[in-house]
Amino acid sequence: MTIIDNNLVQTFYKKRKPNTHKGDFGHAFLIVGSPNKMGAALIASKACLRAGVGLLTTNVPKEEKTSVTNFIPEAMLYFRENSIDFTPFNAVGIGPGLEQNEASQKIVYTSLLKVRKNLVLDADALNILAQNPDWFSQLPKQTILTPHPKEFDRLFGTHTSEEARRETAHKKATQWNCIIILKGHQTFITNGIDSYENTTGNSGLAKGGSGDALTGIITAFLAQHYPPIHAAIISVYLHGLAADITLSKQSEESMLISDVIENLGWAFKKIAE
Ligand SMILES: NC(=O)C1=CN([C@@H]2O[C@H](COP(=O)(O)OP(=O)(O)OC[C@H]3O[C@@H](n4cnc5c(N)ncnc54)[C@H](OP(=O)(O)O)[C@@H]3O)[C@@H](O)[C@H]2O)[C@@H](O)CC1
Ligand SMILES: Nc1ncnc2c1ncn2[C@@H]1O[C@H](COP(=O)(O)OP(=O)(O)O)[C@@H](O)[C@H]1O
Ligand SMILES: [Mg+2]
Repeated sequence: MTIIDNNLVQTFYKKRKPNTHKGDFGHAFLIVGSPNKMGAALIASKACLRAGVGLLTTNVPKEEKTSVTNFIPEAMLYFRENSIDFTPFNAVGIGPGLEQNEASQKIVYTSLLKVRKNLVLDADALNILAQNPDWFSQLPKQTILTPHPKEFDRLFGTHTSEEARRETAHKKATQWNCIIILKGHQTFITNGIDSYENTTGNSGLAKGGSGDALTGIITAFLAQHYPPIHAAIISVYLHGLAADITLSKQSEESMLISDVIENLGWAFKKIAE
């Protein structure tokens, strides 16, 4: 097991060069949000942009467009009703706040077939996968799954300890050629060959929306052409580090994921030192 710390992340972090343009940093696509869960869409989108992506398009229900344009003018929109052409996108993140209705099921299945690389599945996309276990064989290689323990058990059966979940994660990552990020205190990451344990983060992250932000961050790093395992490691590390930095002005109780997203900049500065 490898510990995720500053030294590890610095071995592959790519500092932005001066002579670059937005095309160098990729185009991310997030399929997120539903009428009652637009917060998840906004959090994931904001975090994605703060993690350095060149362009972001957010897929939301048409009637929710003003919440995105008002809160995040940097994001472009793609309405849920339209069939999706994935060709412009370098990375796709699906699930935060999506709901599990029939339309969402169709979107997840179509994405598995059409997105051939750089895919992240979280939240309702994982719950939908859990209801359709035969879809595992359709996962694009190195798809990143980001379950918390309850989502993990929906996917792979009930476990009674974290250790048992980690063992299953290792096996399933090998079986399906995917990357599993088992979230929690000391998040565990495995690609079925190597395993990693995170050292950043605090209980201020134990609040709705923290995982939605992580999904946006991972999608941003995939779009920036990081290999999926590096995207997983650096995202989990920075997300936790930004939360630790937030403790200088907030407590674990008062911290909001919006504060953490604002502090991603300080976290980047720390790894660039
Ligand atoms: N502002 C918005 O729009 C927001 C929208 N959101 C969106 O809502 C959707 C539903 O997502 P969700 O994760 O809240 O629901 P669900 O899968 O039932 O899991 C919850 C249960 O899992 C457990 N659990 C979790 N972590 C654990 C741990 N570390 N260790 C152990 N157990 C743990 C815990 O279970 P308990 O212990 O209570 O039995 C907890 O009650 C999803 O689309 C998401 O994106 C949210 O992000 C909130 C902000
Ligand atoms: N006590 C904790 N210490 C460190 N990180 C935590 C802690 N509690 C939660 N987190 C992190 O917060 C995130 C929670 O994700 P998730 O449960 O999916 O939230 P949500 O779905 O509400 O956005 C994960 O990245 C997890 O590792
Ligand atoms: Mg979640």
